[in-house]
Amino acid sequence: MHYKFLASVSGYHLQSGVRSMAKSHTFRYWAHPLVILNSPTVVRELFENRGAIYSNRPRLPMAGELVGYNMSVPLAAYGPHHTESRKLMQSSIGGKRVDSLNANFFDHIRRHVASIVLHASHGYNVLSKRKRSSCGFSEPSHVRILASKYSRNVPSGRLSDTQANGTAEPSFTEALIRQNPNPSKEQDLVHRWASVAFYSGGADTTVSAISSIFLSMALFPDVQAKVQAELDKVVGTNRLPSFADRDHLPYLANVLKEILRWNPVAPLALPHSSIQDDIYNGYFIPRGSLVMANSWWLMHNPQIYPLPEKFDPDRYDSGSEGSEGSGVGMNPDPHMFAFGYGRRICPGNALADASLFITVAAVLSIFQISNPYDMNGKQIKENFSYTVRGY
Ligand code: HEM
Repeated sequence: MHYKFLASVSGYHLQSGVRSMAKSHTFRYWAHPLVILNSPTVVRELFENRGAIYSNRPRLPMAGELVGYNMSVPLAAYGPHHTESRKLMQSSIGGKRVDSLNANFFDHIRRHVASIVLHASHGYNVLSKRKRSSCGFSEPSHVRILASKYSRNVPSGRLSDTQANGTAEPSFTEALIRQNPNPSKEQDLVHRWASVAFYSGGADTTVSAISSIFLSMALFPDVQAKVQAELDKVVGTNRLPSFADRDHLPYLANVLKEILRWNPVAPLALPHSSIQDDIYNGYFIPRGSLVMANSWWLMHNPQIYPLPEKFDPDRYDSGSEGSEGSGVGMNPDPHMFAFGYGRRICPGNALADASLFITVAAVLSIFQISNPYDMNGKQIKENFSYTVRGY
């Protein structure tokens, strides 16, 4: 029996799926063949329908073995440790919503995100415990070191003390200790790494998306004005928006979708790897291949999102006639691509969505974000700026 072999990366054509990668020479002898998926149908068939084969992660010696994150949820090999850690995370944050908005969030996007993530994972309140001026805590490196030290040493350490005192705030880790105060060695490992996953998975990704919000609002003042008009109508001007307003802000929902699509946080998601030889559509995909979904292309393919470079939140209101061969309708909700795929799909997507919603709703209720460049491209201010809106 003859199978087609996949060609080197240089041989593939961005616009179609695996099939178009069959070109000159094979990489049968490569240690880790690289397969890039450019079609929603192929992504679904491999990562969802054949999820038992394509849900492993490749070995990443720097992040995994040297930095020590090989047991963390994003990097863990597909197997019981990974599955148990995800189950724990999902049961805790599947429908979780960020329920408070810290009024100081604009001090620093990183500090804001760290405060959301560390509060949800460990009940740690970043903003109330340190003053920026006194210890420079808002510096990303400080947040990062704290997060890594804190989340790896808890559950067993400090949180148990605060629990014993009755002062621990409710959090993912606090619930784990309460429900299972004497875990086995294996359970303890799962608990620790699931706790770490909040920060390792949630920090930079959410920071990146919030930075894109600032960028897009500064670049597209018409969109900003439309969101603000909707907020003023629904929320009024005497209070901050809350999650109760969310369903009444459809234009803002579209803006958030467009941010995820237009400037994707993870253009190639994270690499999946296969645990056995497979044949797909006549192509032989050897065990151990790195299989990556080209999420950037899936969200910039003009057959799926017409005029893909245009920041156009209204596109999600326009009908959804299936485009030929793409396997999805026109302008589908980009959540289906932005948060990854199949058994490795982002378990923090509900928390991320909630964080983005409350941040952008609050920022735009109070502030006007402006571009440092004028219409002629001349720099008129040092940086993006936000000024309090006049009503
Ligand atoms: C805008 C924000 C976010 C985006 C765009 C995002 C996107 C992604 C993507 C593309 C993946 C890879 C999925 C795959 O391999 O197919 C991923 C994995 C992951 N994300 Fe997120 N994420 C965000 C926020 C978060 C948050 C807030 C958390 C935690 C609370 C989180 C935790 C994780 C974890 C633990 C994984 C690894 C899952 C696994 O390997 O099984 N993410 N995310």
